[in-house]
Amino acid sequence: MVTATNLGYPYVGAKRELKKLVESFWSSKITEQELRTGYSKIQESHWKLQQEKGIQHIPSGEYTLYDRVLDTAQQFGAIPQRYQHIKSPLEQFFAMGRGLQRAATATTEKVDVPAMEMKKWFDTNYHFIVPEFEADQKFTLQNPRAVEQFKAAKALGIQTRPVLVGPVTFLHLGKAAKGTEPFETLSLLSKVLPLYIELIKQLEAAGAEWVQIDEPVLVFDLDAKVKTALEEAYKTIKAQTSIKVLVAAYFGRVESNINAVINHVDAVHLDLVRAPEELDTVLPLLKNGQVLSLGLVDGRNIWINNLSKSIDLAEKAVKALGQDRVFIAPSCSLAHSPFSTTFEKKIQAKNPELFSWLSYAAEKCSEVSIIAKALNQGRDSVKEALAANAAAIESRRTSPQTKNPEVRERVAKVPAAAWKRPSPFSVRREAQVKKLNLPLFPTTTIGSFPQTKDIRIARQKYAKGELSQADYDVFIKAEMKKVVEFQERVGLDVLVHGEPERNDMVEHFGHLLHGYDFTENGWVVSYGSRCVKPPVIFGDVSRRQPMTIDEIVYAQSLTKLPMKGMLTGPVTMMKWSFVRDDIPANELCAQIALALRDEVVDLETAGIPCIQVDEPAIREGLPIRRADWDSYLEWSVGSFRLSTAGVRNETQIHTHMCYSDFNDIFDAIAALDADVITIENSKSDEKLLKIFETKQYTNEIGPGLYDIHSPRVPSYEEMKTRFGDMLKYLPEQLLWVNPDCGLKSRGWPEVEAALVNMVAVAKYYRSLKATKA
Ligand code: MET
Ligand SMILES: [Zn+2]
Repeated sequence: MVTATNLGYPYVGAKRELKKLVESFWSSKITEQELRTGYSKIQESHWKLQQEKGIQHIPSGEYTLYDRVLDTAQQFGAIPQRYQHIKSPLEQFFAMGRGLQRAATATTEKVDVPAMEMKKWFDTNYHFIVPEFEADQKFTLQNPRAVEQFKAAKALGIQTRPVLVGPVTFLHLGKAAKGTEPFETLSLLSKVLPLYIELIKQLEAAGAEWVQIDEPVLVFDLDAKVKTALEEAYKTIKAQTSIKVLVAAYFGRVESNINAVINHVDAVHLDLVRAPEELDTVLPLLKNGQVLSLGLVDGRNIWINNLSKSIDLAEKAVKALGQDRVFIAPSCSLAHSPFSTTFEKKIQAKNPELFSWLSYAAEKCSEVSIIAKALNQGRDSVKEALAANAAAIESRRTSPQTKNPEVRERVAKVPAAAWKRPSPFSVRREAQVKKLNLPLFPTTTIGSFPQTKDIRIARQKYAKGELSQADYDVFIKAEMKKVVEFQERVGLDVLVHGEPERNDMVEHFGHLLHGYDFTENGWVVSYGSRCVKPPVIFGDVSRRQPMTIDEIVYAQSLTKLPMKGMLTGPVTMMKWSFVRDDIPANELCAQIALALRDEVVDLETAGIPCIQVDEPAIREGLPIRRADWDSYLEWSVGSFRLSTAGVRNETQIHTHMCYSDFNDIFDAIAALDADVITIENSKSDEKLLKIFETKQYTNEIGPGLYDIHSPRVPSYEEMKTRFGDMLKYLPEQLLWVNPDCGLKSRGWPEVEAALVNMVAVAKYYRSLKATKA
């Protein structure tokens, strides 16, 4: 029998129940016991749901109250020293995840610890907590979640497949404890393995037949050390346990990494959505009853599966291995997709066609079981489901909603010259200097100003229809006026309108473009209890109408100083959305770029001298495998240029990125050919500036002078020193003075204090030059 399996479920719940539960606990509205009961209920209902959907291997143990890598660290006793004094395990767990500040009480001491570091989980938008290890780390096994959750499910009569974060992924993603010398974390493998084995034995004793061990590191470019570690880990587990081990790779290609584990496990899971070609390469490697788990249903997206195609692919596996040696599965854990389309009533009513193309986690489980059933009992046994699926696939393929012939033609016929500004930077610079007449070390901000409660309330009222368009416009204008006056008072040189009309830099533009829609409950976890609801790009993208002209022109009318138009770049518009998978990414990106290009040109025509196109997501979009970088960078950088190259020499194009480690993509960033780039720098001067010792950046640049992510006001002296450092690395004519990101999450008093100091720093350095001259 072909088995219908799942690798993980969206633990946060259909309507973010777990988030609400956890946050109620944080704010002391419920007790730890209530939290645990609520959590169990959520798991229970999700297990039952998967059972109803026909999943035979239901995962357990992958649920978490904050992050499952953090769970893994805590259960193995990898607790950094600074948290060890917190006695309650749950309090300690949350303290590591999100920090803890608590005054002393009669019975407890004062606690003030920051959170551990967070990093992106492979190429998803999820952030995990980076484990910390000491070189002489001692591991202990404490209340393993997998055993607890397996038993809980069993008590309900549900046989689950426990899931563990694999030992090599766990160690490889970790780092040396804060304040200790870096060391090879994989060297701890022999210490942690015995505890993995103990844990697996506990699972065996509890009645588990299979264990799923997630080793997504298998899709990285791995050096020999890591491969050896993988080999050692799975050899040892095989030798010392009798449970059946499924090792799961996902998010990309395993390539030759598979050789490290293939001989030591009972089953491997492959991501055949990302790497369908690997079915052919891995099939011949399997022997002695080994099982192949086929990741056929995309766990990273929201689109229906092409069932007949998947069945074709699975048939190939069944032919080679026989039914008993094939599992059907989503490509990765479904924790990265939203819960169920049942809760998308609005789209269902408004756009039933689009609704018929959507598939969230619950529906993906059904897709998995339909595929399995088709293989076990023949396609006829699922005739109706297949017919409905084929109809939906066909409607998606042919729907006028997804295709705009004009857009297609325009993308196909972009003239070569449109990908590049007409003149080189040196020529443009001369024209811009003349036009803008800026002082040395010009000051500016990244775009947004504090999004106060008033602004949020007004926007909500407007969205609900409680505030008329006219009243809302008046409100937004007043906000812009406040921001412009403020900037003039503080003495900034290039002003912004403050973005009061934008709730989110991607969603705002999504509403103004064709091809986008918005869900009610398409939530996915970003980190901890924080969830995001990405817009959906389902069709060809084009502008509905000019998107920002009214606001920016109004803001410019209030001042003689140059106003900076503010747009979100094509790559970021894609990366922070659920993206259609029926046309290539580069084509979609070019569509968005062309829509933005029209806006950029309209801003110029309307007299706006500077235009910023933000691309904070270019770096996070980098493919996992280095071999794929070049082609990605080519089209992403190309799209940025396409969006900005339609303007005259004297129009100054800015871009902004919120990270400082751009060393490995320095050339691509230079190739954006923005006239000015503002970039995060505040957390690590060294890291960013060092590169300028060896590489030359020829355009203008504003490394963030202070960190906006904290309410702390940077002093004049501190920024003066920092700017002095920048001057050592970068030519003075190219340097700008600015914060490191938008100010929307800050309060007005701290923004004012910080910017006053920042402007004073710019003035101080200008005065030095004046004296010299
Ligand atoms: C995440 S980057 C943010 C850029 C945007 N212009 C802002 O200031 O908010
Ligand atoms: Zn930023």
